[in-house]
Amino acid sequence: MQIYNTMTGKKEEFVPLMDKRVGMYVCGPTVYNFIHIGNARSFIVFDLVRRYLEYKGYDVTYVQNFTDIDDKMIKRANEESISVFELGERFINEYFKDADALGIKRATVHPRATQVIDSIIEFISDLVAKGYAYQTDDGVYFSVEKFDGYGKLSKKNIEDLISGARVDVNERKKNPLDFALWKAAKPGEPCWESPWGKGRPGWHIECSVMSSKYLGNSFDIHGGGPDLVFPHHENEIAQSEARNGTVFARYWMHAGYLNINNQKMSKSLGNFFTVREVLQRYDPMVVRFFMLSSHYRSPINFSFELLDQTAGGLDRIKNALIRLNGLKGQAGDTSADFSVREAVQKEKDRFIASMDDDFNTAEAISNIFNIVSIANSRVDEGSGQALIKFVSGTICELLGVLGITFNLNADMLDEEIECLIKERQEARARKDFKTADRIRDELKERGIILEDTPQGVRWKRK
Ligand SMILES: Nc1ncnc2c1ncn2[C@@H]1O[C@H](COP(=O)(O)OP(=O)(O)OP(=O)(O)O)[C@@H](O)[C@H]1O
Ligand SMILES: [Zn+2]
Repeated sequence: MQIYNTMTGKKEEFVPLMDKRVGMYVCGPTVYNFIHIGNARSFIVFDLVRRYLEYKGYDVTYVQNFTDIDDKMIKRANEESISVFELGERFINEYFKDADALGIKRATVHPRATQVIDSIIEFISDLVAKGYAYQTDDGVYFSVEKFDGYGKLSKKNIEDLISGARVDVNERKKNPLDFALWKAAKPGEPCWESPWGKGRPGWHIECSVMSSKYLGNSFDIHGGGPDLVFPHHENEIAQSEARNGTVFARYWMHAGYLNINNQKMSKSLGNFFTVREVLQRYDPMVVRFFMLSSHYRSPINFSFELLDQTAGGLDRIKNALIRLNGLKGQAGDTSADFSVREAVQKEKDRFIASMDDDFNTAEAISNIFNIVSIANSRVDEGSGQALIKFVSGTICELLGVLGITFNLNADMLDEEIECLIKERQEARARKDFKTADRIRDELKERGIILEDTPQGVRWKRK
């Protein structure tokens, strides 16, 4: 299996440190707000990597942190007149609601920065003792020049970085590239006691500490969003390798950007949609399927039109499964069954080959659609029961690898229908006819006919 390693800039054969076990760390959200769908992309991507490794039989220890103390957290907590701890608790819960809906499995451990302060202090003390860090009156800094190989992940040249660096007037560091490991407390800020006085940890150190705490000093895969390569991951490497004297993460994986109008979706630009608002209009599985329809390293240009198209594609798969589940079939094998089974098996093998090639989900999804086409054209009441089961089982298995699941119960509950009708009425009221039509079509496909009458909308089953 090949994985593209940002460190080497090429695809490499994946060989974990321990046979059949994988240690994986992914940088998690700063919990001061709802996540937007750009943030969700990288969580979905790494959830996919984890699921596929598990499908291949690896026992994956997956660690994803919550950054629950930093400037943004403090600012937002002050604005809301609550403590950073309350704020963190609230948005960790909100994160889980979104992530669960999107089929992102819970990590083996979700450590929080504020829960590992003792380990952070110990780690920084080791760096100070080894001469890699120094104390000033505003905290403790990592001395970038002391670490050979700074810039090796981002391929940045240290001299260029120094000449381009800007120093905040409040910082007392020796070199403009040095970064804070510990920040001395300012009045009114949450803080902890430490050998360097009251303060709080810097952002980068959290991930070095939490990864080694749960995965050891050297582990297999480190993942994160595209903008984390520099400086965050570069700094994690410097801290960890300086302290531990061993290779930190062996494979570095970075997801691509989710753009909107060809510009990065981001909170500061204000061009974002939260997961919560998108899920009011779309099935979470449509959002997940959309994210996986492109290669994880390619940029995605988000639009609601593309989500609509994705919804149509997913419906095609769902309808094929509903039809297959409704077939009775023949008791024994029929003569045509063998070649159909062979064609489906070939697509399944291709799916696995696509996924083995640096998680090429775009290709893997086309393999699923090929199986759907085979099912639609070559599996019917004349097919053997075993074949019907094999075809629908294969589609479900491969969708499961991507974390896509559906409720195939064709009989919708009355409440579910009423709820969708209400959603359609709301869409019409705000003149969003596309959504209104999509809901009507979705209901129609599931056997529900809508009638607009002067008294309101009536519905009946076909
Ligand atoms: N448009 C995007 N596409 C893919 N990943 C993203 C995108 N925006 C943010 N991320 C990832 O989400 C995580 C959290 O990012 P962050 O909180 O900085 O979001 P942001 O919207 O970029 O915020 P800001 O604009 O305030 O920097 C990071 O790992 C980042 O790489
Ligand atoms: Zn990190």
